Amino acid sequence: MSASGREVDAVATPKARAGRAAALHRRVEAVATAAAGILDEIRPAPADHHRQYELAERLRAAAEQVAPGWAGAPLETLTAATPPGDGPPTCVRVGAAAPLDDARFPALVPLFGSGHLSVDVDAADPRVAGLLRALLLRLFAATPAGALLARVVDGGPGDTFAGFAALADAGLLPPPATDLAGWHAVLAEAEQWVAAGTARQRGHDRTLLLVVASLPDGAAPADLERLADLADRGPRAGLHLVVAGWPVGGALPRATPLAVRTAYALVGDPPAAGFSSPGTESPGGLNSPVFVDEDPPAELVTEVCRRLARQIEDGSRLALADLLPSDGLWTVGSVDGLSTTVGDAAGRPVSLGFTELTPHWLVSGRSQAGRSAFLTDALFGLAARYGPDELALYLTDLGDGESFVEFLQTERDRSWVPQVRAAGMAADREYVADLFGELEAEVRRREEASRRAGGQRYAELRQHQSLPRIVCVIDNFPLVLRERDRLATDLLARLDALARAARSYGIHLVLAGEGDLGIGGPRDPLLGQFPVRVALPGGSAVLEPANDSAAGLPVGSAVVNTAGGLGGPRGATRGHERMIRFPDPYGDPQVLTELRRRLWSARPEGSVPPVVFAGYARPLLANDPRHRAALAGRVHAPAALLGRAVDVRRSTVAVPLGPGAGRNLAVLGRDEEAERLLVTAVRSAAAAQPEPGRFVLAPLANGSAEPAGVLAAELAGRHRVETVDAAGLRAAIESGEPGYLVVFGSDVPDATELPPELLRSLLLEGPPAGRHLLGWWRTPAPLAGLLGPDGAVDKLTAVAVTDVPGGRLERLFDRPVWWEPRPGRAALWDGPEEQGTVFVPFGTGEAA
Ligand SMILES: Nc1ncnc2c1ncn2[C@@H]1O[C@H](COP(=O)(O)OP(=O)(O)OP(=O)(O)O)[C@@H](O)[C@H]1O
Repeated sequence: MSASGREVDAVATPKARAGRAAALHRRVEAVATAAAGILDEIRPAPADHHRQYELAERLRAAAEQVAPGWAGAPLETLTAATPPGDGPPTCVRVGAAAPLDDARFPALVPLFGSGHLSVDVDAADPRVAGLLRALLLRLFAATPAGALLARVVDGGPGDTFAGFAALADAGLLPPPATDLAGWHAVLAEAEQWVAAGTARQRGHDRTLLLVVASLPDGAAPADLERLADLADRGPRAGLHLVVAGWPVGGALPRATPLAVRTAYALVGDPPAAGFSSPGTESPGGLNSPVFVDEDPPAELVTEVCRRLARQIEDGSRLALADLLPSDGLWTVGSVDGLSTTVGDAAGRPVSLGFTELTPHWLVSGRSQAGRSAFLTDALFGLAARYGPDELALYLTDLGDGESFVEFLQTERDRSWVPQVRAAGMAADREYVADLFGELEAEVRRREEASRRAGGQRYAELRQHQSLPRIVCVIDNFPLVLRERDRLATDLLARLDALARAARSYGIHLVLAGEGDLGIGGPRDPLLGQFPVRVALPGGSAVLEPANDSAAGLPVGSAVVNTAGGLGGPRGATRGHERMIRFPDPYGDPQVLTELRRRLWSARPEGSVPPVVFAGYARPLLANDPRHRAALAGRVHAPAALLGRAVDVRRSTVAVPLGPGAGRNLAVLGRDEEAERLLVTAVRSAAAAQPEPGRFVLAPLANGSAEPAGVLAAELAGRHRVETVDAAGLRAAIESGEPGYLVVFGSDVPDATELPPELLRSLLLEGPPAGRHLLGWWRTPAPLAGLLGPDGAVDKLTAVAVTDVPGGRLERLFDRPVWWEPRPGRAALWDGPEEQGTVFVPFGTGEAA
């Protein structure tokens, strides 16, 4: 059977259990009748031993039928792996009846569904203590986890059932009542149980077992009357008693009495049917000494209890559905804030949200601590409550790999969560910079709207404008600050300003990652902008140093603190802090898929899918919207397309090749990427050229003849293409004829023989006359020499750089330049702006 199948079994549905209870009743009656019939045959004791053996054998076989496994098998044959039955056992074994020394059969007493057991000696007698432990073990082990609850009264030392401690955590067997107050509490609880009526009336079908190992000092006769009354009314309501030390005032109603003698015990008549046949004059009871079960092995008790506790825990594991609203999708407004259930604390749902007072969250946990799980729960909770008019989501993760895929379109499933505007996976820091730019712009728009409306606050603005709250999640945020360089410093300063300004305009940030997320020491005012802290396992660093409430958390739990991580007295109830459990949303992928589809189906008309940036992927020229438009003849301004920016909108990075001065492209880099960039630039410029044009290809660098040849063949269908050497290039430049001059290796010795003035004037004056230079340089010096020391680069050409670091570009640009080369990325400087645009160059490949 599958693991999940077992779980279902362990915590069965109420209907299934009710069915079992009915079956239990029927079986009890049948068993009592059958047992009475068989026992009739051994009373009076037949003289002949042979018949005794035969009867013992028949009784053994009958016992196997009515009390199989845990209910009736000898303890030494049972292991922790012995499976439970399908409900509380109707009969349970108390020991072995031995009419002859070597003719034995299990001594069973009826219990669940019919009656109780009373023992005349209490658990101070070690044999009784052992018997009670054996009984409790059998009953719990025989019953599916959760279907049996027990309460224990142990007025002696109170440790009779110490070995069953694991059941306490699972809520199946609380610590014993050892004094008068505890005893009265147990009586009251049992009375309540009975008062609530039958299982059906109670709305659940669990069975309560009350075990009295010994009465506490001071137990009054009135208490015993209450117990007798419970015994009388209990079975109908699913309450059963095992009472040791019940000699008092006659029989316990509906109980099978067990009398302990020196060497053995005697089992009296069960309540519904006696062992003796009607009309006989026997003293009643089982006419055979019974050797009561001995103490079960401690390890067996521990293992069984742990198994039950585990099953209870599994059975009570939360599911994503528990966090979702029960009254349908998108029923609440976000004017005053956002709120969702993020988990449960002691069985109660815990909400967390975003308001002006609790605007931003920090979520910390070590790797594999369930950070994505927690965020996924919270985001789906929000997306189920607030529609796209109320909530917009930006999801970013700087860590490697795919993230947030549950929210996004995939190749197989084109649905998406309609609140998600954009997602960045394996995102670069530049993506975060651009994201901040988008949010800053939105804050400015909202500030402006507020000003225009006479200083209205966000909630007032919402009365006449659609201004959804925005939640922006950045996972693995510490990677933004890993290098403490200019970009990091800049981003941190912008974060500070953004966090302050955004809170009043319904824009909220969730920063997640490991450790303290790197955003400052305890007294850093920036931290004050993040009053909500969620500490997952290993995430204590987002709490105050003295707050150790997240120490030792297991996966699937978190400390949620809304007071900036502030602790409080140990053990005290902290209103601002809760320890929660949250579900594993990946536990049932089907549920996520269905939820996404439901949200997607409810999307407003005209919704567009989120814009997704995946840092590990290569965009393709053939898929680029601008290139496609050019191929379709819808673009009439030629431009060289290089790739897609590392930004939220996935802008196409293009160098316009119009008639303005300096509309040329210099690609700089030693790697193949640089050469490919030149080829892509030419290919896309050719596609955007409305009329047939002239392309002069000069493959001067070693190895460039081949890519130039491929390019020439490709362009030849539509354009005039010439492939030339250095002399041919010079001639082409001097001819003054319009067209694109494409130079592979503009810094090879051949090319450097070209007079610099010739190239310079081409760069400067060519574009207005329809002549553009698209060249590839491998080192910066020759290019810097050509462009001159006076910072004129902006007037002469756009520059795309691959593997040359910023430090080596200063001479070229005549100003400090920040660029850290990395695989699969390039940067473009086009115009006087200091910062280049980081982009992912187009890859080579087929269109999707
Ligand atoms: N509530 C939960 N109960 C049990 N298991 C969980 C729970 N939440 C997550 N898990 C499991 O823990 C593992 C880690 O979860 P998750 O991917 O969310 O961690 P993470 O912290 O985001 O990891 P990383 O950032 O290192 O990728 C997964 O296998 C997930 O199924």
